[in-house]
Amino acid sequence: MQHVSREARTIVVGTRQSALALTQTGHVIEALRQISEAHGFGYEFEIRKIVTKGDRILDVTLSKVGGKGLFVKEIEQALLDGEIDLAVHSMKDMPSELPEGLMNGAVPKRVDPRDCVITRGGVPLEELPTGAAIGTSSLRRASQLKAYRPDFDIRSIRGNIDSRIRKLETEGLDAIVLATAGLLRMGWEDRISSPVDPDICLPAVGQGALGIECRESDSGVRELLALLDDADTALAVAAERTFLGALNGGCQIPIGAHAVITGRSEHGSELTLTGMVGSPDGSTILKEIRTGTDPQALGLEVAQALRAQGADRILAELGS
Ligand SMILES: NCc1[nH]cc(CCC(=O)O)c1CC(=O)O
Repeated sequence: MQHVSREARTIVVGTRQSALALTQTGHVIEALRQISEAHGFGYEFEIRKIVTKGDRILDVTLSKVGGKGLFVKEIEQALLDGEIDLAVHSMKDMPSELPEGLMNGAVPKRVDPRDCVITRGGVPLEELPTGAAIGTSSLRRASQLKAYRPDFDIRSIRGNIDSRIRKLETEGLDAIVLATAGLLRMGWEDRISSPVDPDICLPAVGQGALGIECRESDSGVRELLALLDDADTALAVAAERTFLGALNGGCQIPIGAHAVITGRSEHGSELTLTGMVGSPDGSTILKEIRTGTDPQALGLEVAQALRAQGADRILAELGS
């Protein structure tokens, strides 16, 4: 163990005030506290809650208010202004381009990236009755679930995880679909009826991963964050995010991607990336799978392959 004396300082951690954001920020601070102690950084941590536009507009489907960056803009401004020193984001809510002067300082190890269903009475997805009402506000989930079961009646629901779970009862739904990761982090995994196979519903880019944003100029925080970075997750997420960026995708289009490490060689880790673009009604689902060692090249290659298959038409129809 290496003990280096550093300037003791209190690191201010910005977070949204949703239960999920507070919980995952708490987990990250706990991990950073341990690293700080083990390496003799002598850092203290303090939480600052920030209300974002996405938190204020809860009654409109996100895709209609221009979802991109809706949950991060105010937080990034606070970072740039020096009001906070780092911010924990769900990777899938992070825009693919960060503002000048900010960077992603760490990508901690990813948890389960899959979607899951919570069904009334716990029935498995494949046993849901004809015409079952499924709650989700994600175009990606809606598109893929319609492709899987055209009879499903997709209903838009929004809100925090707990309010979406309540809507299963209060809005008479048969099932809701949400990210396994959110439930895991809240300690609510016992509510999950079953995971949804990525072959049925490819997850969102970055789902299950966190990103920790900091100032490029803050070497102290960067040094600390580097010790929390998980190289495999960072590679996978880089491939998925390059793919998303190459298709100009926000959450206004049904788009999904998932990368996994499928091998190791002297050239580094080998990644396999699956990318998907669908029409909102699920009548078209385009998918491509490629393997490679360079995450950026791989992301671009899968995006290119999807364009060649006709993804451009879907994107153009959706005005992206
Ligand atoms: N869309 C909102 C959102 N952003 C991050 C998560 C939690 C999962 C994660 O960190 O990937 C969720 C909830 C959900 O999609 O059900």
